[in-house]
Amino acid sequence: MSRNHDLFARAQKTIPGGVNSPVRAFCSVGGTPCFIERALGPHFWDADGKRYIDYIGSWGPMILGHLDAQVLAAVQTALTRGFSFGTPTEAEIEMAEEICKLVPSIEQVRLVSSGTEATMSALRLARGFTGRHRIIKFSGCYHGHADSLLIKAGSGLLSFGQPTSAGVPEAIAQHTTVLEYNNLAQLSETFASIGEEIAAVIVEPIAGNMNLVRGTPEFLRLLRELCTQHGALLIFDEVMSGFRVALGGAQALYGITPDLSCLGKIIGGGMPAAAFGGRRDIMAHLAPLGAVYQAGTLAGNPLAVAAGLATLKRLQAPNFYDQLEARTARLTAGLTQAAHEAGMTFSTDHVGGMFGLYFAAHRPTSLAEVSHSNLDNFKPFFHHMLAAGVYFAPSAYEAGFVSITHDDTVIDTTLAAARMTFAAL
Ligand SMILES: Cc1ncc(COP(=O)(O)O)c(CN[C@@H](CN)CCC(=O)O)c1O
Repeated sequence: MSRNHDLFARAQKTIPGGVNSPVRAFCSVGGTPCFIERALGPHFWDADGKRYIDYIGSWGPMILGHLDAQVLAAVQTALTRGFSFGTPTEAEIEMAEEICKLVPSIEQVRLVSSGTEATMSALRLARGFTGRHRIIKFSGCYHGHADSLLIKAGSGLLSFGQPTSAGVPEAIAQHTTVLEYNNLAQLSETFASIGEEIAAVIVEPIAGNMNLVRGTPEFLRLLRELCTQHGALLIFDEVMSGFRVALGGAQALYGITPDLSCLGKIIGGGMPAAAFGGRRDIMAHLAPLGAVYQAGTLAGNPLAVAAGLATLKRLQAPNFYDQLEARTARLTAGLTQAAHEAGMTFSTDHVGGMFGLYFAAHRPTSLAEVSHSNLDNFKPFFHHMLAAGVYFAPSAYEAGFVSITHDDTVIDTTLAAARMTFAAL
């Protein structure tokens, strides 16, 4: 029996489902999850010593590939000074200055330890700033697991077919309105009827938790206009798209300025760090300045900040995103060609270093369209590729991620495996 299998059996004795985050359990694709022991560049190795080309990259953070030398050195240096102080540090100022420089809509920023904390805090801030309770989110978007947001959410909830979590009191859920992503008419109607009640709209401008689904420019522009018109705040959840699709995130690509933005994943370089920030007049309502409380023992942790800062510096290298996009384009074009040569109905999309794979003729524009794709093909596709040493996200409702270390050889190895897989499906 494999060590993965033994470890999974052992893990389930003391950890619910054997995992510390549900999507890792392979529930929607079946089989035994891989217990990864080490990683380097575009690869990681499981407990049985099998090497995989990694296309989840820790669900986004590992844009430089695993164990980037400069990020490692930065963390090692920080480590010699201590793990955590619970006091302000100069490095946190440098991190805040870098984020404000790279994302101009962020005039002030607060560091936290996870994307969930970032979005939860941004919502509380929006409610405190506006004095309103209602929030708007979109079906298929996932913003972490704060109660107000676990309603018709994406990512793991979709993988389990439970888009709304148990345990969320109706008293809280009643303040969340869920609309269809990219549905302009529904959005206009909703604002026309309850616009003055809305504290904030939170949206993934490029969604990555129902597979990759782009917000249309018209949708995001209408969101901006309606929020401004009705005094609601526009929150861009760029935990995944931030620094992933472009140096300035999706807001730079679309030229749309949100009132608040949430960041995570890449800004921690693989360590626990996330952030929320935006207009100075809004951030002034945060404790200790204002009445909206938010806090965190390890917020701005020196090791996480060292990893994040070193990562952000590397992303500013000339042509970084051109190179990253070229790698992702080579992958998605090659997968599409391999699928079509095998007579499969298949399409892809990519933005910067994130991509979507769909067993459908065309790219989806909503959760409903993703759900109507041929999800039955995904499971055998996933397992054939896994057996061939290619690790895609274990769910048809997740985006994939390419790092700068996924060079032509790595991509072409992936495509060779894909040709055999599509022929076998
Ligand atoms: C747009 C967006 N916003 C917020 C979050 C929550 O971030 P975390 O609390 O997991 O750090 C996420 C987390 N993404 C998932 C991947 N689909 C994390 C993986 C997991 O849940 O294990 C996100 O994608």
